[in-house]
Amino acid sequence: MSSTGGRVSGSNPLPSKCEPCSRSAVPLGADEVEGLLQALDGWYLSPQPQTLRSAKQPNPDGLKKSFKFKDWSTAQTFVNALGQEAEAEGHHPAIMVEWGRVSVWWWSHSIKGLHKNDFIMASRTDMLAERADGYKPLKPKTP
Ligand SMILES: C[C@H](O)[C@H](O)[C@H]1CNC2=NC(N)=NC(=O)C2=N1
Repeated sequence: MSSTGGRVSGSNPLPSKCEPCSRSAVPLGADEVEGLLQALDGWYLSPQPQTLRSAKQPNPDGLKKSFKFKDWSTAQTFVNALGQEAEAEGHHPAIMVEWGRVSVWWWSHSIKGLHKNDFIMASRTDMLAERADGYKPLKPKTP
């Protein structure tokens, strides 16, 4: 991708590409997670969907965001684009598709927690959505 990753604005702490993540990497701590969440728009920590939870493994919260689309077909096209980007990086989200809505969770299975790569991919997910046909961004809240 030619973009720089993260928000389009000036002080973006997120690089555009994932870093190598070994199984021995340590999940980000709560303070680091809070800091990186500030760099993202509309993403929040959320439990994994029930169907993905394992009785044998810890189930860390993921980074979650839902994206609205004008219909099923545009939602599906966005999911395909996201899937290709994920496969190219070797880092894969959980995705739920509904009519007009796609929900995305990022976390790092290998370290059973959150890694900087999850934040990088969350930011790239936003960029893909912004260019996707039929995407309906939420209107900014007015105070
Ligand atoms: C072997 C392969 O690269 C790993 O299993 C990758 C695949 N995709 C992945 N995706 C995510 N989100 N977390 C991982 O730990 C992960 N591991």
